[in-house]
Amino acid sequence: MTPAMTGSIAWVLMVVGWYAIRYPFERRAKRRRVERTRRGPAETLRMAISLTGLGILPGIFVATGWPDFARTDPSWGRIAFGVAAMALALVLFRKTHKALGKMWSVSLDIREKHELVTSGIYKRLRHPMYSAFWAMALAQALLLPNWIAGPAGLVGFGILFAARIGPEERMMEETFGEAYRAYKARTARIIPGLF
Ligand SMILES: C[S@@+](CC[C@H](N)C(=O)[O-])C[C@H]1O[C@@H](n2cnc3c(N)ncnc32)[C@H](O)[C@@H]1O
Repeated sequence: MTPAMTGSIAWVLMVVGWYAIRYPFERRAKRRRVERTRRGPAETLRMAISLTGLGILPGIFVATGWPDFARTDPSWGRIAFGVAAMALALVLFRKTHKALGKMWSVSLDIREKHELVTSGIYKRLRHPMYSAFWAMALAQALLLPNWIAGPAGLVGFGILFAARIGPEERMMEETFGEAYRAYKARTARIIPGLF
């Protein structure tokens, strides 16, 4: 098997793993009433852009080979780094879902009896699920042998991240007040001690 083929297969496994982790939380979340939300046209657009970069474009490439002119020939070393980033992404993704539990939401919602989670993976980082998405987007860039479909995840998720983090933190501050401000002061966003 070539590195290019291995990379594409690993990407498919990453998407399957990602959905398997998320599915039970998605089902459970439907049963809890949303009390406050920041959903709207801007959030829908952000999510569509991210889905295009992380799912639609790479999915089309893996299924059809398009865009053919942008194909690359990755080394085994690059694929190995991609698999390491993929493993990190899935471990982080699982930990964040477990920690958020009933408070999980795909978008910006405050559910009934919503509590602020500040322990476990949320102790030093306030957006560890977004750290997982960055690792996933990096894995995609390394694994997919295509210079459009590969980096599309970094661009798509980067746009969602940059545009969502402000509204999300404002929503959390409006809901949890001083407790969130204190939490924000002692945590980093996505990389412990750095950013
Ligand atoms: C897609 S999740 C992303 C969570 C977080 N930004 C992260 O990267 O880990 C968004 C939802 O998580 C909830 N949320 C975010 N941080 C939280 C926290 N520390 N405690 C409880 N709920 C949180 C918000 O209500 C929001 O609807």
